[in-house]
Amino acid sequence: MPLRRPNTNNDTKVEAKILANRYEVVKKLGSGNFGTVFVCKDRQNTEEDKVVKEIYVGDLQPDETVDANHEARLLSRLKHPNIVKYFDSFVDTGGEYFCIITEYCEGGDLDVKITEVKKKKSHLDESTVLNWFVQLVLAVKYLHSQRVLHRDLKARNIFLRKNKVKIGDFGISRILMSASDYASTFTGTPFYMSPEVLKHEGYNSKSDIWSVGCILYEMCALEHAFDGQGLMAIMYKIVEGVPPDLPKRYSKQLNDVFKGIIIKEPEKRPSATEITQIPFIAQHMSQMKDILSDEVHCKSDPGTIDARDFHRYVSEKAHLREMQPKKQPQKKEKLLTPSERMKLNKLRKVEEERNRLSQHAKENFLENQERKSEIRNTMSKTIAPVWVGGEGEGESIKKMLSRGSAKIHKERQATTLSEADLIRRMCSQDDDEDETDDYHQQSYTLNSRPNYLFEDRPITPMKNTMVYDRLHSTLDFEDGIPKDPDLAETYYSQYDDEFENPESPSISTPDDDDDDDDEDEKTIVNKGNTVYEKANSTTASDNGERTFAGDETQDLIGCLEGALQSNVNETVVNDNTGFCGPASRELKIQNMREQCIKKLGAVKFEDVYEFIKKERSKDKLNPTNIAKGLKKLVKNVDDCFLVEQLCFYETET
Ligand SMILES: Nc1ncnc2c1ncn2[C@@H]1O[C@H](COP(=O)(O)OP(=O)(O)OP(=O)(O)O)[C@@H](O)[C@H]1O
Repeated sequence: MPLRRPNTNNDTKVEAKILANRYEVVKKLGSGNFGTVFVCKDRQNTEEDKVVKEIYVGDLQPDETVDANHEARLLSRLKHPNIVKYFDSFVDTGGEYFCIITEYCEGGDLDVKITEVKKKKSHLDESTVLNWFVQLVLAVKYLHSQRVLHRDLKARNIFLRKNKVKIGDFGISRILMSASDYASTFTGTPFYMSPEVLKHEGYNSKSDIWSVGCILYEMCALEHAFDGQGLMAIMYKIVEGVPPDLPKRYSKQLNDVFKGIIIKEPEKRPSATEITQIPFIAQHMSQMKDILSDEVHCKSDPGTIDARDFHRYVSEKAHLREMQPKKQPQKKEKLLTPSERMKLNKLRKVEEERNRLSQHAKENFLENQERKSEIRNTMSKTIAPVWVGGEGEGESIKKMLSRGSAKIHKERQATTLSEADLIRRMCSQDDDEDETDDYHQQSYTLNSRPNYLFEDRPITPMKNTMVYDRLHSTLDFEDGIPKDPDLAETYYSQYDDEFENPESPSISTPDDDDDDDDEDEKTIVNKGNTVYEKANSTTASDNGERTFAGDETQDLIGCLEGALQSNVNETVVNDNTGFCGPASRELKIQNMREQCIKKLGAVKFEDVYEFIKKERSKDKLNPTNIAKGLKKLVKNVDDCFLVEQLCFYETET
């Protein structure tokens, strides 16, 4: 089913044309393996430009685009501030192109951004890396909670829009080819492919997480985590090599996060939810949330207009651990006008308040850590031998913890203000009630943490710690309502049911969108792409995910809040289809051979296969020799990728 390769000339000018009587094509953005992308104006909504991706389908039968259409409809229901919005898809009137209309990300893709930074011999600072990384993880967490696998996460598929990061390109193009055609026409490099994928052990949500780790490394080092001369060398590094460290300019904590993700065994790799629970990441998320809330607050309250510059400064420069006050270009204070002096005083007050809260949060965090490590010490002395058996002192501690956890979970459903008491109770290990059943219903996630990253995780989420702290340090009320705006918001949230605020983003599941499409929710699409068994039973509150469709900053705050509060881990999503499936080894080898022959022709395949086999049998693998040798045999060395994979698979499994 050959697809015509798009024209790759770089001219951005385009012939004026209107698609679907609605989308006016204005500028070409570029071409990829499967199609060409243009900016377009939407005649029905002229406010924001959109993007159209045209994929040539001229050689396909009309019914062969049905799956793509179906997939497009399912993907259009994914709504998350960190996922490129999907608006529309159709086959153009000439029947030549399948067109997908999405949001336009004016910041371009992450690959281009990284290349620019590298060219300038600059780097991305840690706070930027963390901001983008958190957004990426939130998007992946959401996808996995919706039982969607991306399968092609790479810097080129991550876009920047209004300083937010968005995952795009869900590979509809790939559906238009069968999974096997995709495998044989794969021309990319395996930079982001996980060891299990290279070993053909199947793709699951943890494979997406591996790619997220590779992207984190790339944002820091401005190069691929696993690189080398030739595909074979890269594959070896991925499967057998020791992952590199992040450059020294980044903190040890960030390096630990990277190392904790880039674990070869998928079952030991954390899920997206678990990444958001790493204390270092949770702390950053909590600060991101506060900064974004400040931004929103400043925008919506004209009374705070004087402090706006300060807030903007903080949001741009805020580092994870320290928020620095703005260094004003100083006029001597006595030369200031009265209004300038007033502004300065206001800024100072805001800054003092910030420092005070930040100090409190830190102290509370440390205190919490101490308590936590005390409990852990007791646990490590007593639980280990009996944790599984379920008897003795270990069991009682286990129950005690689970009761605390279950209580938090239950009572969290009550008012947010009473969380302070919950946290206190949790910490004081109140253990007079017997709630064994709760223990069984509520798995205690700490027990299943895969690695050292979680050693320091506080029992209570950061947000709660801070709320507790603030409640007890800034109890300043007016008419019974806390003066602190954030606390006031928490106070009001108790009455959400009574005073439904039409402005606030509604919590909905994708299913809410249109009821008459219920069937789609149950559909299993297994064309080697992304969507599997839509989780129609998983509601927003079940998995702590919200699906918003409003202001993006508000939405992001909602997602951060949801992730900070949620302790529900998503189950691993498996993709047992396509060429990564769990078929027998022999069948896989046979399939791969057939695909290689399809790609290279029988004679050339034999030459390439024999050459690679010979090189691999040598004592020391020399990737340069392999690359040179292959160049003599084929025009495009990348065409040999699958043969290299085949040889690798035959000997390594
Ligand atoms: N929504 C978007 N907003 C802004 N630019 C986009 C958007 N979608 C794609 N682009 C840009 O259009 C160009 C072509 O994208 P396309 O997805 O077709 O190819 P690619 O990602 O380079 O390769 P691949 O075929 O592997 O997906 C790229 O430069 C990409 O950054």
